[in-house]
Amino acid sequence: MLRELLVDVEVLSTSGDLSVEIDNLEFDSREAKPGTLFFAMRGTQTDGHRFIGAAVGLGASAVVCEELPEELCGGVTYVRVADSTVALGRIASAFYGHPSRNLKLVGITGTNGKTTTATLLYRLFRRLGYKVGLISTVTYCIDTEQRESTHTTPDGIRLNRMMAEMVERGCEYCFMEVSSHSLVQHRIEGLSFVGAVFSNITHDHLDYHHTFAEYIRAKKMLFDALPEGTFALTNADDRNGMVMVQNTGAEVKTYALQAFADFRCRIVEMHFDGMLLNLDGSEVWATFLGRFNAYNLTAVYATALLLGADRDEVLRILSELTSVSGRFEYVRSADGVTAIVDYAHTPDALQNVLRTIDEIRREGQRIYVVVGCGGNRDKTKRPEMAQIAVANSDLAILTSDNPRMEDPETILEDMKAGLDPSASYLAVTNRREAIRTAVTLARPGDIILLAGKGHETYQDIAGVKRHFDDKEEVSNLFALRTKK
Ligand SMILES: CC(=O)N[C@H]1[C@@H](OP(=O)(O)OP(=O)(O)OC[C@H]2O[C@@H](n3ccc(=O)[nH]c3=O)[C@H](O)[C@@H]2O)O[C@H](CO)[C@@H](O)[C@@H]1O[C@H](C)C(=O)N[C@@H](C)C(=O)N[C@H](CCC(=O)O)C(=O)O
Ligand SMILES: Nc1ncnc2c1ncn2[C@@H]1O[C@H](COP(=O)(O)OP(=O)(O)OP(=O)(O)O)[C@@H](O)[C@H]1O
Ligand SMILES: N[C@H](CCC[C@H](N)C(=O)O)C(=O)O
Ligand SMILES: [Mg+2]
Repeated sequence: MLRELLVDVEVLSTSGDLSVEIDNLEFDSREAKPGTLFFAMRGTQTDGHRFIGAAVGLGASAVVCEELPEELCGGVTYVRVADSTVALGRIASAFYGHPSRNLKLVGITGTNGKTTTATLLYRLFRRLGYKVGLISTVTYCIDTEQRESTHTTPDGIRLNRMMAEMVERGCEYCFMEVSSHSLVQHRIEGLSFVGAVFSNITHDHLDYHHTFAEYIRAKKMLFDALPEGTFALTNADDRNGMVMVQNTGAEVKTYALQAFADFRCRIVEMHFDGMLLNLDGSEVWATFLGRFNAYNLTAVYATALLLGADRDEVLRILSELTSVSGRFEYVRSADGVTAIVDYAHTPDALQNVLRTIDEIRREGQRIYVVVGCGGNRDKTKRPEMAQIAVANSDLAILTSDNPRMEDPETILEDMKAGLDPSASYLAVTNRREAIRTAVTLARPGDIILLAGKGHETYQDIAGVKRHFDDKEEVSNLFALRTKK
């Protein structure tokens, strides 16, 4: 009954029968039907309040809104609230029986490293013998069942629905990425976390958040909302690591490679096939590469210990974990060219990955990088990423990522604006051709970084998503290479 769903919601006014039965929640009017509670949400493209009539027309039984429509429809219940997005999170949580309270839910936020950290935690806890849920950019997992991921952090209705399924299937833990968009849009409102993790914050999404200060404020919302009895694990080496946790009610814990911290890591050695880490005095071989992955692994280790896992077991399993889809994944040609497929789509990530490749390459091995920038996303990343690509490789091939609704040539022009007139690089708009160019130029021993699309299996051009997979593209070209 609607009244029971409103217990945690600040209701400003109501009209109609609050004892109406609700068996479906929707924020898209097109999905409404009898028994639906429709949420009118103010979005970035339009205002859901314009579609209240449409939802009611399709039979919606009740409406949550910030402003009542001029004409109320008899037989429909209207609930006015200050913020529909906040109400949605709380109502969805109540509708699905507060599933997050029955899970040990950990949120992971930061510009880079969320998917890697969340996925490794999911795998680690499964190896420790638990049933686990995962909500990530790459996939959603309800124990072993995988669902297609559409958002890094989906809306409150789907989040609670999936968490209810996790509880039903006996999951004890859930690790989820918390994007800055989801924080501002209150997608995680009403969820109960046992802890949260901060990876780092660097340049991204300024199209949406406008300023870096606003972007920091968005990420910080996750920690501000944590109550006493939970943990807030932060990266003490990040310039904003302590800012994140300065107003939290949670117990603050830190991890670092440089600063003094509760959980400490040092890279002892790094090779092409892995690195030797020292985690709080214990040496652990990891199959991952790069300083950035040492941070991710330390965050995983620290989170596991904060959740009460056995340290020896955690260290043993850490050494057996392997790379996450599209994150520093290797493809090798029979004649000795290495391609690395990586999701680096921010300046910081690209810089880190190229530096790591530079550290592990042997003399004479050349680095080619194929990189583009997404359309309808932060434009200010473009010149920075082109500059980093050119400065840290032997040859940068600038290309398209997901142009979405933008002209690919305009995106390329924005990238080139970051380059010195004397810079040498290639620009090949078609990504398939760009990859082909790199593979044609590479000699045995050389390394090709395919950056930006990682696990993605599509390319979005003019709003149409066509199958495209960097790993598949390069594997096919490598196969032809060996036939020559
Ligand atoms: C910019 C953004 O974040 N948009 C999200 C937002 O939609 P919106 O605000 O644009 O919605 P809108 O189109 O203005 O519509 C407003 C309301 O009217 C409703 N409507 C609209 C039309 C109609 O006929 N009837 C109707 O009821 C809509 O359902 C909506 O409730 O709310 C929707 C529901 O939750 C999201 O699906 C949508 O994500 C879009 C697709 C998206 O691309 N989001 C990306 C940027 C995103 O969220 N990314 C982050 C990760 C970023 C990272 O890498 O860190 C993520 O968490 O995935
Ligand atoms: N801790 C880290 N610090 C900096 N860069 C990282 C870190 N971890 C991963 N990266 C780089 O960022 C890319 C994306 O990593 P990952 O998918 O784990 O991040 P994410 O935060 O989930 O990104 P998104 O916001 O797009 O979901 C990787 O492919 C790698 O290049
Ligand atoms: N979640 C990120 C992914 C970017 C990946 C890159 N391939 C692109 O399309 O820009 C975003 O939506 O900004
Ligand atoms: Mg992610």
